[in-house]
Parts: sequence; C-alpha cells; structure tokens
Amino acid sequence: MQPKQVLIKNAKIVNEGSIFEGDILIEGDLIKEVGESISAKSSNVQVFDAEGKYVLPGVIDDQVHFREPGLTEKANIETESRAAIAGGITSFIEMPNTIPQTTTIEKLEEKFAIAAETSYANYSFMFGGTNDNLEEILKVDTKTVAALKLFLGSSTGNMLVDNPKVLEEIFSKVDMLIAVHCEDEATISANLEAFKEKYGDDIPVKYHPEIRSEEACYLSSSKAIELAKKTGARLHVFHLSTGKETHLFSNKIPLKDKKITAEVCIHHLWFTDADYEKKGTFIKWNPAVKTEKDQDQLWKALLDGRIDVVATDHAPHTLEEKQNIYTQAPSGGPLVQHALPAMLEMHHRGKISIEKVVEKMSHNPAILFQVEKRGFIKVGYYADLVLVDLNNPWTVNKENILYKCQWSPFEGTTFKSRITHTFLNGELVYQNFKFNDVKAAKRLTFNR
Ligand SMILES: O=C1C[C@@H](C(=O)O)NC(=O)N1
Repeated sequence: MQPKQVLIKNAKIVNEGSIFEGDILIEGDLIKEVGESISAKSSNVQVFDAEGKYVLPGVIDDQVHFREPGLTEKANIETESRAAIAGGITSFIEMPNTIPQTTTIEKLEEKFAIAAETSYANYSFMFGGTNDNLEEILKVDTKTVAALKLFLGSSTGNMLVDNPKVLEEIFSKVDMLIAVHCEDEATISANLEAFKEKYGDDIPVKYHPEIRSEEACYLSSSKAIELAKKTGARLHVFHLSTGKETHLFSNKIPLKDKKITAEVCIHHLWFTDADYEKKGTFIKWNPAVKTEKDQDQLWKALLDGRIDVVATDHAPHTLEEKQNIYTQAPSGGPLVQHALPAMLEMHHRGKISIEKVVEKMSHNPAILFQVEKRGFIKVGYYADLVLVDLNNPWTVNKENILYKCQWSPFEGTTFKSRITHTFLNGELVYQNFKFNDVKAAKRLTFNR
C-alpha cells in the first residue's frame, strides 16, 4: 500500500524569513515536497485547503514545567501537552523540578516513559543539577537529553545550586548545554527581609520586582556568563527580565556558533509592573515581571539578535495556591496554550513580524538545541505544522482553557489570531478546539 499523503494547498508558508504562497505535501510523518503548486499524484491523498491561512513550523518551547511526577494536582504531561498542541507548540522541553527531581538517570527514564505513554506533543527533558550529583550528571548520554538545568536562584522545587566550587566543576566538566535560572539568592533574601520588617508576611505583590530585583538578576547572570567564559561551557540563560542583562549578550555571532545564548519569556514581553495591581499574584513569576523600560529593552534585544529564543516557562499552580498572600503564593503561571496567540497579537500591534515570531519560537530553539529535523518547513523534516487564521478573534475564558489548573493570566484577553489546526508528525491532531484521537507524539532527537 502507498504511504498516506496529506496535501496542504494554498497556504501562506512562513519559513526562514519569508512568506511564500504555496502547497506542502506530507508523506507519512515527513514533509515530502514544498512548492508553488503541487498536484495530488496518488489516490491515497487527503487534500486540505488552507486558503487564507498561514502555515508555521510548530513551536519548540524550550522551558516548560509539566509537574509530573509528584505535583500532578497542578498539571500533568497529558493535560499540558494537549494545551500546548492547541497553542501551536508541537515540541516541548520539560524541567527537572518535579517530585522526585530529575537528578538521576533512573528518574529521567521514568519521565521519558510517562511522556511516551501520555504526551500529545513531542517531548524531551532537561536533567537537573544539584550541589551533589556531578557523578550522575556525567553519566548522562548528552545525545539523548535536551540539556542540563541549573537553578542559580531558588524557585519552585528547592533545587538551588549555590556551592561555588561545585558550580565551577560542573561548568568545567559537563559537555552539554547548561541552561540556567539566574537570580542572586543573597540579594533576594536581604530584600525580602527588609520588606518583611515593614509589612510582615503580607507584602503587597507590587514589590515582587523590588525583592526579586534587577540587581539580583544581573549579578547572577553576569556571574554565570563569567564562569562560562572562563571554562568554555555552553551556556543558555533562561528568562531574561531586565534591560540591564540584555547588554551581556552578543548579536555579532551566528546562533549556531554562539557559546552563550539567551531566552525571553512571554510574560516578560507582555506584562509590566503596572499589571500587578489588577492581576496580583497571578502574574507572580521568578524572575519577576519588571518595568515597561525593562520590557522595551527586552523587545529591542529580541529583535536585534542578542536574545535568541522566546519560550513560556509554563509553570502552573492551582488557583487555590495562587490566591494566597504574596509570601505564600507560589511563582509561575500557565502559558503554553496562549504563547503563540500572544506573540501574534504583538505582531498585530506592530511589534514583531510573523517571520521573526517563527524565527524565535521555531527555528532558533531547533538550532540552539540541535533538534533533529524540526523547527523548519523543509523537505525531509517532520511535518509539525500549525495553521493560523490571523483574523479570527477569540477570548480566553474558563470554558476554553485547557490547563489542568483551569486559570490563565490571559483570562478576558481577546486574541485576533486563532490556531485552527495542528499537524504533528504528519497527523492532523487538533482542529478548532477539538482533538483527533491519534497518537503521534515522538521523543525529540538531537543532531549532536
Ligand atoms: O523558575 C521558575 C520556576 C517556576 C515553577 O513554578 O516551577 N515558576 C517560576 O516562576 N519560575
């Protein structure tokens, strides 16, 4: 029997800096042909008219927390990967601050096994570093796992790596990309104590960016960069939140040759400290959402190439947890379903082109992590494709939120753009708020 083919006709194909009107032929799980006008040559072709729609390579999100195992009251791999697919994120890289933490090969394999059973999207994981697991880190097969994650500032999961000798050893010996959460712990603690003296535990949430301050971020990021330069480690700095940090990064080197790269997240591009009054702890993140001036500089660095990728840091907590007072409400919020619509909304506002959105959310994560055959619309690549209607407004509300935690910092927001269809490895897995019952997700592989 001939392999199944899908022919997507009349699409506006967004790829590698241009928009091209044409067709995409999928055979099995791969893209077989991309051209101006492709006609169906076999009888086993499903033709799909994408007239008026944009086709983007599926987004690769390099930082998500899906909470499984151990924290499944907040989320799990199945629920959040479904939400990701509805949001045009076809591949995700998940973080190690679960319970138990992903700090041994055995725990890592357990996560891969859960994802193989339940994930709706393509998956990989980061291995977690601690103050005392260097031996285990060195056993990781670097070809099969996305990267090593180090918390250089404390956050959910108590995974702070704060022993300078251990850090230097990790940076010197580990032959794997090291992704870091940078916030200086001593600075944060001193700031917190000062605010506690004045307010007790009920500190107004608007002071979060003064506690998790610009200085805390800058000190930690610059130390990590210094260490990477000294040791030659391959460093990726997660979720920049301050303008000051953007000056630590270069746009003079092509991404594939960079030794030091940077990420910015949706919430730091969308919200500012003016939003704390309305959204309160629901926009409490680590690092904190900061000023409009910081946000302007993050945008500038994103567009000029000092920041390489846009991710979500999707980090759900239950509604109940988030309703606590400042000192007890955990940091983080769910984003995978709304990240691409939010970036396309920024496009509507004139902040960024669609081509750049694709570069920062699909192409660059693939290049940066050396993801094999994904992130581009190219012959021989996996057919992870997202169809977008740029003029089909919808409002985020409780009825259409797919996260297990059932809330979103975007509730009440109307997005002009709608993700109408998601193809994963050649299969149409999602259309118009409905999932098709096909299992198509694969483990990510890497060209290393
Ligand atoms: O780095 C992180 C961790 C995350 C979480 O809750 O896991 N929440 C955050 O706000 N930042």
